[in-house]
Parts: sequence; C-alpha cells; structure tokens
Amino acid sequence: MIHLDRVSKTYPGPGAPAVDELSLEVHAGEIVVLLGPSGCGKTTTMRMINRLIEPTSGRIFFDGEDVTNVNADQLRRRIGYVIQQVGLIPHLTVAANIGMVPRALGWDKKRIQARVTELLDLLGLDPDVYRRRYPKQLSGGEQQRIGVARALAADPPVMLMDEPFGALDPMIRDRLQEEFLALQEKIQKTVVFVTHDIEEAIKLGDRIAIFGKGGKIAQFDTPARLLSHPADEFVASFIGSGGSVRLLGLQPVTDLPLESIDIVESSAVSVPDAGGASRALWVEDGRPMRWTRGSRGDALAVVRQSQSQFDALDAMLGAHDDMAVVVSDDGRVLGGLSLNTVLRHTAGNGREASESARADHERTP
Ligand SMILES: Nc1ncnc2c1ncn2[C@@H]1O[C@H](COP(=O)(O)OP(=O)(O)OP(=O)(O)O)[C@@H](O)[C@H]1O
Repeated sequence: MIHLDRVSKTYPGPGAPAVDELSLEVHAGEIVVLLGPSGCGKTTTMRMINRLIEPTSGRIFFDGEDVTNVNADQLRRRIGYVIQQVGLIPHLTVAANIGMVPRALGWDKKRIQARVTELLDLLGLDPDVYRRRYPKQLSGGEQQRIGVARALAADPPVMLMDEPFGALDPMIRDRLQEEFLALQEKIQKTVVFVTHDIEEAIKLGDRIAIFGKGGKIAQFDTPARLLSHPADEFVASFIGSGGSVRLLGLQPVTDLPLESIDIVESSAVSVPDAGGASRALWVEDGRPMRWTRGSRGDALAVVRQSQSQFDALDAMLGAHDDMAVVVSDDGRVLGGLSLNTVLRHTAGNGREASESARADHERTP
C-alpha cells in the first residue's frame, strides 16, 4: 500500500541526513509502528509520507502509484493525520472541526452532519452532547478522540499518527489504545504510527520498525520476532529487560500444549476431597469450580483460550497454583496449562533471543 524507496532527508545546514536511504513497505490494513530514540528520524519519515516534509531524494508509492511529485494537497486528502498536540481549532465546534476536510472536498451539509454523527458514535462520544462543544470544553482524552475523528472524516485509506496518545495520563492512554485497536478492527486502515514507547509499539503494531542511529532502520519485524530475535545489540538494548515477559503477553495460551484434566461432574454423589496423585477438576453446570485433588493451590486459576500466556501466569500466581485451567470463550474446559510448560517455552524464547543478539554482535567487526 505504502512503499518508501530509498528515501532521504537532509535538512539545510551542516550535519548528517535526518533520514538516510530508508526503504519501508506498509501493507494495506496493517499498523506499522516507527519506534526509536529521540531524534532518530521517525517524525521526518512520517511527514515525508504526507509531504509536510519534502524528501531530498528517493520515491514514495501509494498502491504502486508514484506520489513523490503529485499535488501535496490532493495527496493529503487521501491521508488522515493525528498528532499529539491534536490541533483542533479553538473557535470551531467539535462538529465543525471534524467536518473540515469534507467541507474542503465540497460535501453538502447533510452528508457532513451524518458523517459527524457516525464518527462521534464510532468513537464512543454521544453526538447530541459533543457536537456543539468547543475544544476547551473537552478533556484531553476527548480532544484526542476528536482528533482521530477529524482524521477519519473523509474516510482516507491511510492514517498517520504521530505520538497521538503521548500527552495523556497512563490510564487514559491505555483506554485510547484499546479503543483504537477495536476501531481498527472495524475500519482496517493502513496506519503508520510513531512512538518512542516500546509498550505502546508492542501493543498496537502489527509490525515495528526500530530506528537506529543516523536515520536508518535497525530492524523491521513483528513484535514477537523483535522480542525473541533482536537483530543486534542496539535493538536488544532498546527493547530492554523484560523481553520474555512481554513476549508472554503476545502469545495465546493455545500456542502451548495443554494437559488433559480428569473432570468430576457436579452430579457425582461423593467427591473425594484430598489424596490421589493426579488432579481432578470439579465442574458444575459446565463451569470449573475447584480442584478436588492433586492441587497445590488454594484457588482455581482459569483463563480463556483467547488470553495470553502472561494472563495464565498471572492467574497461576494469583491462585498460588502451578496449573491454569484453560476454557473456551463460551466457558468449556479445554485442558490444563502447567507452569512447567510455560517455563520450558519461555526458556527457549529467551535463549533464542540472547543467542541471536550475541551471534550478531560477534559478526559485527
Ligand atoms: N526543521 C528541521 N531543521 C533542521 N533539523 C531538523 C528539523 N526537523 C528535525 N530536524 C533534525 O532531524 C533529526 C530527526 O528529527 P525527527 O523529528 O524526525 O526525529 P524523531 O525521531 O521524530 O524524534 P522525537 O522522538 O524526539 O520526536 C533530528 O536530529 C532533528 O534535530
């Protein structure tokens, strides 16, 4: 969908290029996160895509079409843009702010009004309450939602988002990230997202481009590959410690082998309460209740199949048990996930990660 072909930017004056011969492919419908330390060229790269910054050299393609030299205003109508400072116009209402691009495109009033209503609904803001408000009558999180609505107004296929949630407090940021992921499920835009927050990148990115020094990409990969196979010491150190735990958060429990569990239905007349080497699970109306025997824990750790291995570990720690019961999303017992299984697989991941970083480091002269 978006293809940057050896794009460079050198700002006037002395100094190395801010972005140096960078090539990047973003597929339709995916979220690509540009991640890296301050000053590494993320924003410059993003702004070259909508030509707020003109590349010094290289070419940019949209769906195979070379857009490097097309009219920048027309190009920007195909691209939504959300920034940290939001940039809502203070003397215009929410509705007028959202309707800016459709107005410029010559949509009639009725169509704009309908689109504003649709977008406010989509972003979880009651249109009757918010349409007539002014930006200063909104909280930071609401302003950011309106910023997203405005970028989506003319339904552009591409969204550029430059640290859109960076200025929000952690709880609101977390909620907006969740909302954005749910929204993306529905709208399937092609998104380029800039952040320097590794947690945000892992949570939102289908793929992450980690920028190294001198405006070059150090690694472009899925979050799981970045965590398990950092390309070099720079990437490994940028990801920092805790890679194995983060990786657990990305991997569903169903990726691991589950153990079969003996089930005792509630209809059984007498349930042996202790003894017996193997575990047995007491199930009532199809719902797991507690271990009848063989458990070390004092509560039952239960996770749904759509949850992560991190969630399973968390549930086991909470229940002081070394096994979690995995249930289907409609509550049926699928099997048991043991702490041992999680540890065995995590140990493999960690070893691969450190070995691949070390091997790369040794190859570097
Ligand atoms: N208008 C400009 N004129 C000259 N140099 C600039 C200009 N804008 C950015 N730079 C320089 O280009 C480099 C890359 O800047 P850029 O804003 O793209 O980095 P970034 O990775 O987005 O950083 P941050 O995370 O701090 O926003 C930096 O060294 C910066 O000082």
